[in-house]
This record gives sequence, C-alpha cells and structure tokens, in this order.
Amino acid sequence: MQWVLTAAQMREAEQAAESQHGMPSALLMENAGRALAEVARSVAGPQARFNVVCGPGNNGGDGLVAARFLLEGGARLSVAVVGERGKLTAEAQRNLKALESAAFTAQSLEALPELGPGDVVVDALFGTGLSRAPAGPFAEAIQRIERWRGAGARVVAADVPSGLQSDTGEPFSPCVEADVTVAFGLFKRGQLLEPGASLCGEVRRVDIGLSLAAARSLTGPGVPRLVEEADARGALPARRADSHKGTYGHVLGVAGSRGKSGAAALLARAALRSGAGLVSVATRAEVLEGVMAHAPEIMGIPLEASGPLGLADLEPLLAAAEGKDALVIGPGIPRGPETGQLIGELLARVDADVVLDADALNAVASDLSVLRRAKRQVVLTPHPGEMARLTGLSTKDVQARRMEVARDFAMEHGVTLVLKGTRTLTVSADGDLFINPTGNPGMATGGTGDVLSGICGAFLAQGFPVPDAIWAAVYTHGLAGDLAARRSGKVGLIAGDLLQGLCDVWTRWER
Ligand SMILES: NC(=O)C1=CN([C@@H]2O[C@H](COP(=O)(O)OP(=O)(O)OC[C@H]3O[C@@H](n4cnc5c(N)ncnc54)[C@H](O)[C@@H]3O)[C@@H](O)[C@H]2O)[C@H](O)CC1
Ligand SMILES: [K+]
Repeated sequence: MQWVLTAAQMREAEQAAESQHGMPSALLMENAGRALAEVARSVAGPQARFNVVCGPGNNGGDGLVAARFLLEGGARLSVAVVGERGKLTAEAQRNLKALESAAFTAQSLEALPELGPGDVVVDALFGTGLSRAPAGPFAEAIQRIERWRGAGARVVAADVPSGLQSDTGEPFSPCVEADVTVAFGLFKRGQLLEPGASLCGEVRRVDIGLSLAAARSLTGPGVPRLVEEADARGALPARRADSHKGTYGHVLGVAGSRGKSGAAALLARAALRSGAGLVSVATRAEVLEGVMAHAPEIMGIPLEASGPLGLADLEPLLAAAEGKDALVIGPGIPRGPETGQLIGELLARVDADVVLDADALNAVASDLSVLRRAKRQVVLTPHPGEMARLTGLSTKDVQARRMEVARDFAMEHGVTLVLKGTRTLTVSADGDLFINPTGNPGMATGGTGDVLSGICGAFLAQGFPVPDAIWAAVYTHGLAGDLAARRSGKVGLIAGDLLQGLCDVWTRWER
C-alpha cells in the first residue's frame, strides 16, 4: 500500500522528517533532484538535448539539482529559471549557485533551444505549492513546454505537472501534460484522480528519504492508500491441499430477468472463476433455463412469483439463502415498488454477507435505513450515476468530490462502498479509503459491473474479511480487464473476456 497525501500533509511530512527524523529538506531536495535526473536520462534518446525549466520554489530547486546531475553526467543541457531570481526560495537559490559556474549559466526562457524527438524537457516550474492559475512568464513557459512536446520531446514533470492542482487533480489553464511524472516520496491525490492522472502520464514514485515514520505520523484512517499488486495478491491466500468445494463457500446470486439473464450468468461465472466453491442463482422461473445454459456449474433456484421482485419472493429467498455464505443481489433484477422492502427484510434476516449492485442499489435508495439493520456485512458497488441516486447529489457533484462523498456515505451507513469509475475507490465503514490503480477504458462496456459483483461475492464467501476482500476484488477485476485487453484490445473488450482475464490473474499469482 502507498499513502496518498495532500500538499499540506506533504509539507508536514517534510517538516516532521526534518524536525523528528534528522532529514534536512536540502537532503530531500538533493535526493529528489538526483532521481529526477535519472528518470530524465531514462526517457532520453541518444544525443538528447535537455531543457530544464525551473520555477521560483522548491519544485524549481528540484529542477536545479537535476540539472547539476545531468551536467555532471555530460548531458547537452540548457536551464531557465522563470520569474525574478530574487524570489527564489533559499533552497532553490543555493542550488542555482551550486549549478552555475564559469562553465555554465542559467538562461532566460526565450534563450532555450527548440527541441525535437528524443529530447527531454524537465518541468520543474511548480509542484505542490501551486496556488493559482499560472500567468505571465509562467504561462508562457508552460506553453513552450507544450510546444516542445508537440515537436516530439518527452516531458518529465517534477512531482506534479505544472498547472495541475495536486490536491484535486484539476488542472488550471494552461497546464503541462507530462509523459512521466516523478512522485517524490509519497503519492499526491492529484496524481491519481482524473484528469490529473492522465496529465501525469506514467507516475514513477521515488524514495527520497522522507522517512515513512514521518509520513505515517501524518496518516490516520482518513488518508487514502493506493492498492498495489502485492497487497491484492496477499489478501487472497492460496488454496490448501486438504480442501473441498465446501471450503470455498457458497454464493447465492439474486439476479436476472426476462432479457437480462446474461447479467445473472456473468455474476455467477465470475464468482466461479474467482474461487467460490458453489454458486447458485435465484431468478424468475422463466429465465432460469437461460441462466443455467451459460454454465453447467451454476445451480438454479426458480422464483415462482411473477413480475418485479417483491415480498412474495421473501420466503423463497430466505429458504434459498439457507447455508449460503454470501449473497449478490441486483444484476438484471426486475425492480418494482416492493423490491427495496424485500431487500431490507433479507438484510435483516439472512446470515450471510450481502453485495448490493445495479438495481438493488436503486431499490434501497428510497430507504437507506435498511442498511443499518443488516445482520452481516453489506457491500454496495455503485457507479457514479447510482451513487448520485443513493445520495441525492448530481453525478457531476459525485465525481467532483469522489473521496469525500464515498467516505461520508460508507461511514454514515456502516457499509463497505465501492465507487466505480477511473481509479475506483473502496471505502470501509470506518472511513478507510483505498484507491485502485488497475483497469482500463475498455471496461466501460455492459456487464463488467456484474462481473465485479460476482468477484466480491466469491471473495466474501471464501471468508476474506471486508474491506480487504473488496479492495482486492476491485484490484483483481481491473487486472483481469488489463490482461484481457492485451488479447482483445480496449475497443474489442467485452465483459465475458474478464472471465478468461481472471484465469490470467490466477496463473500470474499462483506461479
Ligand atoms: N515535500 C517534500 O517531501 C519535498 C518537496 N519538494 C519539492 O517542493 C515542491 C513544493 O515546493 P514549494 O516551494 O512549496 O512550491 P512550488 O515549488 O510548487 O511553487 C513555487 C512557489 O510559487 C508560488 N506560486 C504558486 N502558484 C503560483 C503561480 N500560479 N504563479 C506564480 N507563483 C506561484 C508559491 O509561492 C509557491 O511556493 C514539491 O512539489 C517538490 O517538488 C522538495 O524539493 C523535495 C521533497
Ligand atoms: K512540476
């Protein structure tokens, strides 16, 4: 896991590193600048030119340190310091002095040479200290960086692409678009939240001696963490030799309706491909055959009532839930006026963890108090539109404050919440936030949500605890999509491909 901090928390970490852990900021900057130079060299073509563009603060200082290392390494280097030199921070001043000598002086922005393919721009104008839209010479500097990028040069951003707000991921205009962003010490929110994540390009986190103790001293439950592959893999212990199908739990899917039997099948097959020992599907009798036709491994429970799911289905579903370890309710269900009440009764009386997805979310939106009456764990997996209905906010508001909206809801209702989207968020009932790095735009296709709900159900049925089971399911789902897209392409990817993608995950992790 990697902590994801705000700019203020970053500054506190830096001060704590200095005051409590004997790490002077000059040394942090030296380490940052050296790492920045190494990344710049790693993306440079042969005979590359390097233009280092520095701003007035410590981000600029990082750039000046990087310039010194590039110069010492024999690079063809030009450096510009933008803004009045008198305004440079002490650290930046010191590094400008260290860089300049008889053999080398920093120039004005205009004096920097044009760049082309294979050349490199180091963007060290602004980092976490950006407080307003870049203007005047700073805006010109960004526009020149963008022009060099258009001419084929690679852009390496120090800490944050200049112009990007590091707490929100929202860019000012103009804003640098980087090919690689070197994250110093710990991740910042803006590097992981769209559109910031896209503007960063590839984010490479580098250790700079910002002692984790210092960072940890800042981080309480509310500080988000980025899930890494080792975390997801570690959350899912390997299979034991002496196990049998009962060991891996029984998932009951309450899903499907006329014309939507596929949703139930995707849920069920995903649960099977995610290690559940047994999977049953309870659905309207007239679609049961259709669901079962998708996989002989699925067991079927016909719901004899007709029309939308309602209280007439309560007794049959309570019976169906006997002996089950996890329920997944929602994909493709026929929702009606009593569906929310039915789900409330099931939550209160069923001795199994419950995942609510798709129309089950819309069904409970009118009376969220049912969530607090649940006997076991409840997991909700809304996409932004469903989250809007759950909260009464607009989808735009949900997307503008994803972390806050998700955390408030999870803590208020005591549930584990998955807010889907680019960088899906998982939030525990205690407010712990987990950011997911896997997945790709090819997964924006019908049915991928059904697959995710099946994976969540399978992990819960195997006894993995929340929230680990859920952020691991989200990670696995996205990784399955990434591995499947290698075969299908992002455009060609369909939800069913994720099932093979899941197999690719297991063969990758069981090695
Ligand atoms: N935290 C760490 O562990 C480390 C941080 N380092 C680097 O320091 C920057 C943050 O530096 P800071 O001096 O706070 O601010 P910036 O360099 O990002 O910004 C420069 C300065 O410019 C002023 N300013 C803000 N917005 C504008 C604007 N639109 N126009 C003009 N001037 C503006 C404001 O006063 C800022 O202070 C961090 O990103 C790291 O790169 C350390 O070097 C390494 C360890
Ligand atoms: K920068």
